[in-house]
Parts: sequence; C-alpha cells; structure tokens
Amino acid sequence: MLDDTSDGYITTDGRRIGGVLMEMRNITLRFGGVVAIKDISFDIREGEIRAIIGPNGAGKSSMLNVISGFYHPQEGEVLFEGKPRPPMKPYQVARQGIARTFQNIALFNGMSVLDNVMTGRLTKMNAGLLAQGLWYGKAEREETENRIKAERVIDFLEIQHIRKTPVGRLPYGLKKRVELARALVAEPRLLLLDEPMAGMNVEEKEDMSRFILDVNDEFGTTIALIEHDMGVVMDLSDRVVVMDYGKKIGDGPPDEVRANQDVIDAYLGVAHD
Ligand SMILES: Nc1ncnc2c1ncn2[C@@H]1O[C@H](COP(=O)(O)OP(=O)(O)OP(=O)(O)O)[C@@H](O)[C@H]1O
Repeated sequence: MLDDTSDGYITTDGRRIGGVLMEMRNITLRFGGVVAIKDISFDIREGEIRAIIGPNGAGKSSMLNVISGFYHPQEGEVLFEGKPRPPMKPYQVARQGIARTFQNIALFNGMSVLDNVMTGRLTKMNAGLLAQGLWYGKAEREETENRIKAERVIDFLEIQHIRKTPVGRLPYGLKKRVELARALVAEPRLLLLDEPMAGMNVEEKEDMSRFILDVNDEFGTTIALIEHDMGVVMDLSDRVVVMDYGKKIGDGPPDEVRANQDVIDAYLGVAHD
C-alpha cells in the first residue's frame, strides 16, 4: 500500500520502501536560451524503483545528469539524505554511492567482461599506487575482495560464460548487462539507469526488466531510470515522474500516471497551451 508517511511503506509484492533518499526541489536547468528543466520537484525513496519518462526532448537526460551531479541547476536544490548537496565532481558523487549506466554504452571494447566489471570498483579502492608499492598486503587484499565482488555480480547477472570475452565482440543486449554489472559492483545506494532498454529487442527487454527487478530485490538497491518508452517501465516501477517540454506533468504510481490525461496527451502529441 502506498501512503505518504516519511517512514516509507510496504509494496503489494512485500518489498519495503524507506524514507526519502534524494529530493529534487524546484530544479530549473537552462542551456543558454533553452530551458531543459522548468521548476521540477520530486523525491526518490530508499529501496524503490523510480522511473522518469517522457517523449523526446522532454528533459529526462538533463534530469538524470542533475541527479548524477554532472549538471548543476541554475535554480533549486538537490538534497541527499536530507542535506543539500553542493555542486560536486562526478567522482565525489560516485563516492556518495551513486552509480550510473549510459545511453550509449561506455565500456572498454578491447577489455574482457571481467576487467570491465572490475573498473566499477575503482571508486572503492583505498590503496593508491604508492600504497600498492609500499604496502603490498593491503593492495593485495583489496584486489582479492574486488575480484570476489565482481565475480558475485557476474554470476548474479548470468554472464559467467562470457567473463573472458572482449566486450567489443558481444551483442548489444549483453553489453548493456555488462554495463549494469559494472555499475552494480560499486555497491551503489542509488543506481541510475539511462534508457536501459533502448535499442533492445523484446526478449532483451524482458531480460533486462527481470535483472533490474532482481537487483532491487536482492541488493535492496534504490534505482532511478529514465526511459522513452512508457510501456516497458510501467511494470517495473513503484512510482513514475512524467516530463514533457521540461515540465513535470505527472508523478505517482504507474496506474495513476497511465490514467493521467496530460500524460496521455503528451504521448499522443496533443498540443497544450
Ligand atoms: N548540452 C546541451 N546543450 C544545449 N541544449 C541541450 C543540451 N542538453 C539538452 N539540451 C536541450 O534540452 C532539452 C531537453 O533535452 P534532454 O536530452 O534532456 O531530453 P530527453 O528527454 O532526454 O530527450 P531524448 O529522449 O530525446 O533523449 C532539449 O531541448 C535539448 O535540445
């Protein structure tokens, strides 16, 4: 049942959604004369799958980039665990426990699946180069731990059979899964997925949906994803924000959003004043 208490709620499938992890307050983002986001507010609760959807050019990528700390809005505030988040460099955001995947896959094609996944541990590494030279034991322990974590995620996402394969040789759907593995191995509190189903066939979309649900269920990871296609996220998400021309036109559980006339019009391309 969904209620609005700050302590959270239990979903109909028995998952526990906690309090607010991240809050976007009156965010406005401009690129010169283009207003990509206009005064949008919403929150992301601990443990939930939160989707941001909207037609082309609605401002979804811009919003994801604000959440990930890559863009700094001209107006508004981003709060993480109730505290205003100052402008940060991407690596500082990553250290806060936010990981992401990209719309255009950003993997190292010449490297194996395992090595690509291991790069996801970089933000977790404490033993720097000097420490690796001077204090070999610690660096070795860290390397072993990183490898165990990488192997666990590889097993979980069912890509063991390709762990030694160079990523460049993989079909698109599997590349997307490797990207998910790399983000997940950083053990994020908040996982951001940029159009995880884009360019996939029906079977690949079904696989990806299942893995997103499993990740959320198994690791309790909070997930925010953006998606162009309304259909694919409706079954996955606990709550959905709908954007159109930089504005928020809907926000709520999938059934509520699906019945929202502004949302229907936006997807059908009906003009508004
Ligand atoms: N770096 C940028 N410089 C200038 N304008 C930009 C930039 N990024 C986005 N925009 C503009 O901001 C608006 C929102 O774009 P954005 O990419 O966030 O939308 P989107 O919903 O992700 O679209 P799509 O589904 O096509 O990826 C668009 O008008 C776009 O042209």
